[in-house]
Amino acid sequence: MTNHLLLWVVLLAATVGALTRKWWAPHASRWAEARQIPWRWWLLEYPVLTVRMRVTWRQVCLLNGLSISRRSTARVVDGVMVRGVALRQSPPRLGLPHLTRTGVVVRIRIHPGQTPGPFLAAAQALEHAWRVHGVRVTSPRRGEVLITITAHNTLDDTARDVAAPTAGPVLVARVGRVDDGGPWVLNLRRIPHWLVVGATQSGKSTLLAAFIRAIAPQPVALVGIDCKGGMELGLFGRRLSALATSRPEALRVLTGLVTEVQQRMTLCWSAGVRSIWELPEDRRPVPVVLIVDELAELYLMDGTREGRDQSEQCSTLLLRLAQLGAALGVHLVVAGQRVGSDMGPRVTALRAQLGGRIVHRVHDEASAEMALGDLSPDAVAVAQMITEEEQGVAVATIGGRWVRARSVLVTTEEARQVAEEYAALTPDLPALAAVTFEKEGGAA
Ligand SMILES: Nc1ncnc2c1ncn2[C@@H]1O[C@H](COP(=O)(O)OP(=O)(O)OP(=O)(O)O)[C@@H](O)[C@H]1O
Repeated sequence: MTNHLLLWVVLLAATVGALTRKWWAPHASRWAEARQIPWRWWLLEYPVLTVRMRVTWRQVCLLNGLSISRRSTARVVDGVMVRGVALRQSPPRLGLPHLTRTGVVVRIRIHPGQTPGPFLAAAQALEHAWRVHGVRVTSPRRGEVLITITAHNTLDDTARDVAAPTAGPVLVARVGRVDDGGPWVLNLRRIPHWLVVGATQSGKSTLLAAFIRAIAPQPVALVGIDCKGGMELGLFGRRLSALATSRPEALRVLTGLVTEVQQRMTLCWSAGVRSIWELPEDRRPVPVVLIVDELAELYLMDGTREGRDQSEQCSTLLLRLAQLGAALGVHLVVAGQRVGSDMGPRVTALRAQLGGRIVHRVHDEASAEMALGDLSPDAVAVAQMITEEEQGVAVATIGGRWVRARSVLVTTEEARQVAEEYAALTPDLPALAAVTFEKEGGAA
């Protein structure tokens, strides 16, 4: 009898559990995340911040034009419409701040007629009023503004993220950490091509190294173009299927890759599919990632006719790869100090094809505007605030929003180790057979 009762209780509990799973699953994951929150933060700093937010909210809204008057502020005086400032203004309702590992997230329901624009502009005022490291304003849902607060600078040290790379999902690479403490992941399956911009010594090559380090254990062909003599990508020589260290070599690599793309197109066409990912695994060609360190070297005009021809050919081939490559498993990660129309023909067309954007410290607004202006205009100002001390820190676009992130610092020794350890995984690309001799040199 007791056994039967026990069985019924267990069955009832399992049924109730299954039926209410939709309710408890998000809470469970929130609690799992909450366990990683340092006690000092949730016990001492969070309550203080919450009170400070409540106390200052009305005034911050008033000073930054975030409050509205519920009654009309226009009057007709002697037949003339006069508009004034209402004494009584109400700020939008501040939601309950939710704890995260590095700060809080708070939702705000904006008044009818308001847009997220003024909230974006007020981000810096909020940082000062609440005495926090960073405030990020986004609007994931209509009628709502989400304020993500980072209490302290979490990007001052990413060295402890240097764990041994593991073979995760293909074309998904963890390159560092974002400012809410989570991993910074470049997903080339979702965004096939990436543009990395930054002034000299801002951390572009380090980011490329972090990317290669993360993707090296995966079944992927890596091809490098490093016209600065192969100083950066040469360290990974043995893991690269080809490495071009000058513009004539780059031209051959690009021509080879376009041939590869054409062969893949024929393969897909004959199999009746639209992308290599629809092919059966045993017939699917290996994905290729072309990494270009310093785009400007490809476009450099040296005044000679030959130089101009090479530059034009490089730009045409790169653009072709960007246009056709995504479905055919050929991806681009292109780094440069700036990417503007003044560099040469088809540069802006290439930029439009590179959907993923990463901007390190830049010297001028124009450079940030070129890389982020068309996708995330509000991130342009944030990119310009990156200081010289913050090497490796960047603003990156991720899934329609932007984040501040920092790449893992990969040392020269580590780069060599990675190349050595995963050299056996380097696939041979027949279309690039003629340019593989450089990789021997790079590895030496
Ligand atoms: N994530 C990082 N964390 C700490 N330091 C970094 C990071 N990234 C880069 N640095 C430092 O910045 C220096 C310059 O980085 P890097 O060579 O990547 O810059 P770059 O933008 O490629 O410069 P250039 O255009 O002149 O080649 C590195 O030597 C390193 O000391």
